[in-house]
Amino acid sequence: MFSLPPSLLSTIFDTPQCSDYSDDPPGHTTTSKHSSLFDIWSSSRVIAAEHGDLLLTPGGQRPMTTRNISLAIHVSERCIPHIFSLLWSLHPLRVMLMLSLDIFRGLLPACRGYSQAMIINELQAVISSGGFSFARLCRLIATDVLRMAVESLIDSLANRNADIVQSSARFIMEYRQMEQRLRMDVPTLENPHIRDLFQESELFVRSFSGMSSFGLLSPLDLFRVLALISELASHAVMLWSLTSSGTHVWLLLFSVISTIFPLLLSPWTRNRDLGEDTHDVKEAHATAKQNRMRGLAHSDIHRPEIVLFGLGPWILQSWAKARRLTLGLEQNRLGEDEWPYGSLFSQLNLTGAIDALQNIPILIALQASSNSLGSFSLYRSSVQSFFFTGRQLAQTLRMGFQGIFLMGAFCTAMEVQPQLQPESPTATIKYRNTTRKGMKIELRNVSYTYPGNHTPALKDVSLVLEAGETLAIVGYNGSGKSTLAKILLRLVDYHAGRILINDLDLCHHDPTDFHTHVTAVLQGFSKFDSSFKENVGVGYVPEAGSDDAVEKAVELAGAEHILYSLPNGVETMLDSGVAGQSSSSSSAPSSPNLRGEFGPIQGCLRHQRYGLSGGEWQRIAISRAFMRANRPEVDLIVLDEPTSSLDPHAQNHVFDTVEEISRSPTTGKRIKTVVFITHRLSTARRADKIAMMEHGAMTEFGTHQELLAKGGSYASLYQASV
Ligand SMILES: Nc1ncnc2c1ncn2[C@@H]1O[C@H](COP(=O)(O)OP(=O)(O)OP(=O)(O)O)[C@@H](O)[C@H]1O
Repeated sequence: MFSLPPSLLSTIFDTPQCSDYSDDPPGHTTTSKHSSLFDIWSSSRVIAAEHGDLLLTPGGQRPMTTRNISLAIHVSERCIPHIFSLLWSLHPLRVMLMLSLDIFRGLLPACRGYSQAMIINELQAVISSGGFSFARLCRLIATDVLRMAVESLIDSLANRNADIVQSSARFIMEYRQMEQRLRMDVPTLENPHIRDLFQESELFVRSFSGMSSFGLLSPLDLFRVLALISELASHAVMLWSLTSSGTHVWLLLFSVISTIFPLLLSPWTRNRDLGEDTHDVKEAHATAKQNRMRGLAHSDIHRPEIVLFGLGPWILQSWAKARRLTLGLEQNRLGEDEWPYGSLFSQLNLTGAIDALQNIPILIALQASSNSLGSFSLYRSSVQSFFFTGRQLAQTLRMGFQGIFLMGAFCTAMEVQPQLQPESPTATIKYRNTTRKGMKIELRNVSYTYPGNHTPALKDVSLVLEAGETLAIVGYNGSGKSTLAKILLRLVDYHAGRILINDLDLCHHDPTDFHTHVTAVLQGFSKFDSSFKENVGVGYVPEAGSDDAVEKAVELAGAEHILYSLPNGVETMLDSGVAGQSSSSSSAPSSPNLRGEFGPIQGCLRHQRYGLSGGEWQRIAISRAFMRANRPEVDLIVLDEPTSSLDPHAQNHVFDTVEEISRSPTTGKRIKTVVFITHRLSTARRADKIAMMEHGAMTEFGTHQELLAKGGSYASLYQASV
């Protein structure tokens, strides 16, 4: 089997789950690496090029090469039973009915041709004999009308049934996709291959929305293949019965040759100088560029720079060039030295001309024989329908070929395990804390390098933080402070070393379980385009709907004045200032940071949205963390520069509250461990221990006094800051 290039393999395979874990790809556990669905799907995206292999962008068309056909067969073998058992489990009877009706409907065009031939025969008899049997003609017409009525009844029944099956299938596919996506953790989704996998899987799910006209074919559309096969078979039977006497076999042969003649010419109409591989590589490049440019054009995050540097025309031109190439609109320019007759042939409607030619022998045969006009008409329409259906079948199969890889992506995506999840339930330990004094944290030579980076963000970090202690992490920009916080929060993995939480290995904890025992304010906290209540309440979902709980958290963060200034209190809709963040806001531009401006349309209502300052948003993020900070099960509070945008009064208030929350209201003893990152060293001295970070390494560790006495980096940073 075709294998992935080493660089790609290393990106996928060289990220172990925990320091002592296997080297399976992140988030992807398989028993046999080389035959996994992930490998097959990945191989299908690789296009060999002169200067190294290229990867197709998600949704890119796989060329129909023998290698890809063989990969498609492998994918089908594994996925089709899985997908069909899923669909079958939804509505077994309806799926069965859909299948039967599709096959049955395939037989109808032949019946239609037969019925119409009977009417033509009757008319011919009337014209040639002069005797007019009105009753017989009426009977034939009534039969035809009845046939049409039955056909439309079956059509509407089949469409209704298909709609129900399609909607249920769409729901279950979207549900599975979203469920799996929500299971994924940060390191898994940081892997670009996993992101591409989910994007292709998403395309597969969208194919259930009846997107076949956009080139997305769902397994349900593949039922159409059966309908087309049954239609093809019925036309073949009709033709066989019409030509079985042997008298018209030469006519049939003539029709067959004349119909496939244009197809035989088609290789000449192609660009002969442009090799298939070169074309694929160019198309892959163009598709990637077109997607990149479209992304830029739709991006709200990059909008300021796009405007500032006047990138609009450049984006549009680059997109248009790539798009024209992928749509084949550049073909004429590319094919300047193309074989001239190809374009000549493509100018002629050969099929139409040869169709017309077919009438000549039919007329000759009709004159020379005693056959009826009806049977010739039936024969003629059957030949045309046979090839028309054949072409449709070929087209559907070609679309289905691309669909198979999207289906492969869906099945593979469903198998992805979040990277931080312990490998098996037996290897998972539940979070335990018998002391009720907070979380004890021990790091032993922890190192971590971000995917794609060469320099480690953390190098051999070792420290012990006793339960209930407060740690301040300080240091220069880019020294690894936030990375250390994210590792402690089990948001990113570590490659080497060990972390013990209450003396148990962190990598054996289920992250979901672990996260119920921590709360945090992250450096890049989220601003949601939703109500004030929702923005704060998500900090503790069970109480997210409680105004009291939200107001209490806001009070702890000292953010009451923000709440009081809002016209609709906790129900006021906030504007994150990032247009296009939510689905609703993508429909219309929002008005960032303008109090009282009308924001985007939501549903059919216009909500008045309020923008907030950076410091006000930071207070909301702190309130969110305080929603659960007081909960007895929460043992660790992590604050990554929580007060960077706050004035000194607000900053002191926040740290006083954290101190209050971390102590028992009855005994006053510490019951929660606190880790905070700060650039303001005046606040760092509040901590029991201080960790000084430099270039990913922890160079100093101790109390404020100890580090000052040492006279090292911390001391000089402290002197500089005060
Ligand atoms: N998502 C990421 N992908 C790749 N590299 C990253 C990522 N996040 C951080 N890094 C790199 O890791 C190193 C440490 O970053 P980190 O954010 O931990 O620094 P920091 O000490 O918190 O900096 P600051 O004080 O500016 O917030 C930096 O060199 C940075 O470039």
